[in-house]
Amino acid sequence: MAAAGKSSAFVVAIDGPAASGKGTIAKRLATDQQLAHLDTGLLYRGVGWAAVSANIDLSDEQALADLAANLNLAELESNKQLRGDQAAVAASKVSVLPAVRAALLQAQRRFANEPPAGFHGSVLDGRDVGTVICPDAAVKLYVTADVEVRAQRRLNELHTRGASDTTYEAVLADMKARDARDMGRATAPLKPADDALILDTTLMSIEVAYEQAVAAVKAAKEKQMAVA
Ligand SMILES: Nc1ncnc2c1ncn2[C@@H]1O[C@H](COP(=O)(O)OP(=O)(O)O)[C@@H](O)[C@H]1O
Ligand SMILES: Nc1ccn([C@@H]2O[C@H](COP(=O)(O)OP(=O)(O)O)[C@@H](O)[C@H]2O)c(=O)n1
Repeated sequence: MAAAGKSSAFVVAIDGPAASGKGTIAKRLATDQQLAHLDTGLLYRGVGWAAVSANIDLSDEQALADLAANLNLAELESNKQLRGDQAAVAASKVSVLPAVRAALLQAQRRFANEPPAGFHGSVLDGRDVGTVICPDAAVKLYVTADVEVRAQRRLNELHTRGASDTTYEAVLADMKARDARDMGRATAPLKPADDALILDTTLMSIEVAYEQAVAAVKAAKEKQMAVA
């Protein structure tokens, strides 16, 4: 595997299972701390969705790696189809394949270590940011919550977005299957980095979770300034 490489950018890595709250925390940190944000899940959703659209078998590793290598990152944000559960399930299937992960690795690292002009650092959220993509990140958070609570959050989100044809039971089953695939795969499984701060949001409001994330960021910045 390619080396992570040192950089002077201030990197925040946020990992965790679906609907734990990692994206919400990442977006708010990006705005409040002037960090560039990358939702790494969107890359895997992009590959999964492109594969389903082109009728590519979700186990055809070479074809999927080619899709990943040629992904148009600029188009991902605006593609509403990627936010749905079909794209999430396809993403979790293609993300098991080592060649797909390898094809997306450098773009994520480059974004983290060389954030776009105007940003002094970056925040990335996903499944393997603190463990594989940015093992030297200044801050590592692992956001989690009980699967039943996460399924209800995702159902509410889907309803808000107008996808009313799904049920709590269906979302819960998909999420359990996705958790099992993400945690059980051989390459870059979902797990907390040894030095990650764990935020269990099962009974924690998003405000309290965010305050804890900000406190971790401030502590890391003070530590860096003390060393400099
Ligand atoms: N601590 C929390 N308490 C209640 N709802 C939350 C909490 N964190 C996130 N949510 C809600 O759950 C949904 C999923 O959150 P999101 O940040 O997108 O999760 P993830 O990025 O981990 O998939 C959103 O609608 C969000 O507002
Ligand atoms: N760094 C990442 C990010 C996502 N993924 C995969 O992509 C799927 C979708 O990720 P996501 O972050 O968009 O999903 P949610 O947490 O928003 O539901 C996950 O279930 C993982 O299988 C991954 O393997 N590695």
